Amino acid sequence: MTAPIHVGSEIGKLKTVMLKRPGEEIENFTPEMMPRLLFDDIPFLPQAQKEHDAFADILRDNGTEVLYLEKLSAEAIDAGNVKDAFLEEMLTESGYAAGTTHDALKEYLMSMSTPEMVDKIMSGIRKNEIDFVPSDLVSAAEDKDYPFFMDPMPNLYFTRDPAASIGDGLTINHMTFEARRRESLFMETIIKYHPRFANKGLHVWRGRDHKTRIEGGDELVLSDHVLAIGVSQRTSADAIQDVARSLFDPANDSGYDTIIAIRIPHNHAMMHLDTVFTMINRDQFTVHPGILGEGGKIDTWTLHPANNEDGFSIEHDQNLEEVLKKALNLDELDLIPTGDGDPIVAGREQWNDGSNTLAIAPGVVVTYNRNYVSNELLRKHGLKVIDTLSSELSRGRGGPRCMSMPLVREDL
Ligand SMILES: NC(=O)NCCC[C@H](N)C(=O)O
Repeated sequence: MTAPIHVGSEIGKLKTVMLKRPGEEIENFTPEMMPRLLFDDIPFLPQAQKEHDAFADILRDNGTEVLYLEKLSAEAIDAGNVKDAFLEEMLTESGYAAGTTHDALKEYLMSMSTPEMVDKIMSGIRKNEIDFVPSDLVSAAEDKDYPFFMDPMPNLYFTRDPAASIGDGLTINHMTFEARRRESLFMETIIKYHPRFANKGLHVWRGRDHKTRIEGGDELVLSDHVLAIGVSQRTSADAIQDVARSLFDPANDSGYDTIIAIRIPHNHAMMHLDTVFTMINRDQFTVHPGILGEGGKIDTWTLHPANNEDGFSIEHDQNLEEVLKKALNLDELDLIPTGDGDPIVAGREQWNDGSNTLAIAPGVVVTYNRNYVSNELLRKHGLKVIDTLSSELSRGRGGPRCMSMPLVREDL
């Protein structure tokens, strides 16, 4: 029987994937809250849901089983009988470890069915929906005019980031910004208690209790023994070293012996490696030209297991193409530039996730339809491109790879 998580590449036929259908959380906020919630606009929910359903249909039509984070979370909480414990942790991480507000929120949420409770936590809790006026100093002196007890989690539909499947296991991530930190508690709960995942021998290569930062958009599974991880706005080199120690530990038997750390610009438009670089076929990648310096240079560091104090050796390089060829044992490589090399188009289409492709089989990718220049170029390079609707979904600043967490891929 295949393990419930089995991902040995970025491109093997996608058998099972986890999505989150956008809910109220993607519009339950004001423009003032956008920077903190990591959105640059507020999507129109009914249209975003239509687009997301169309994306899920594409995956199903191509033979992928689609699971939903919100459903798995509620099922896991019930299966583990951990509604109380889950809620305590969620309230603590939302700033209410104890006290009268904690008690009021707990009573409100516990009165709901588990799916309703999960949905409500994801959507956010406004102050005016509970018959309770807090009397503590923080509420009176600091938070009086703030409309929420618990913030919405609009980034949940980017299921790629809070956790990442690698081999027969995953990392459950300590995320960079407060706005996303609580998200990975759902995945941790699913892995611990959902009958599909619990007690199935899955490896948690690195759990969410770590303090160094890593997000799934930076974690690319290039093969069954090679990873690429971005050193980015969201993932620190420290965390990459942690992952290396865990994966290279012979006792863990991960199969991974190579991690290529790639340093990319640290900004919101290019927050993760997968916003500028994705693998789409055995020897083909998309790359945003904006990350490459003069002569196509970019800093990479390749880590291998070693018998030294750190547990790994490090080799610095600046030629991504050569580094990839060596690690993947390839003679030739096709690095396809976002926007066909036109600086205006490349900038625009990268902003709209033109480099953020989801491979559903070798040479078959799902992309946003708005990135028509990059899509055409991919077709010219022999790829099968299935483009999906993107007017509203793209407003959250993530594309098809960001919106999907592969759980099972066929081996190549
Ligand atoms: N892997 C990805 O690049 N995910 C996109 C995440 C977008 C989200 N608004 C964020 O800033 O975290």
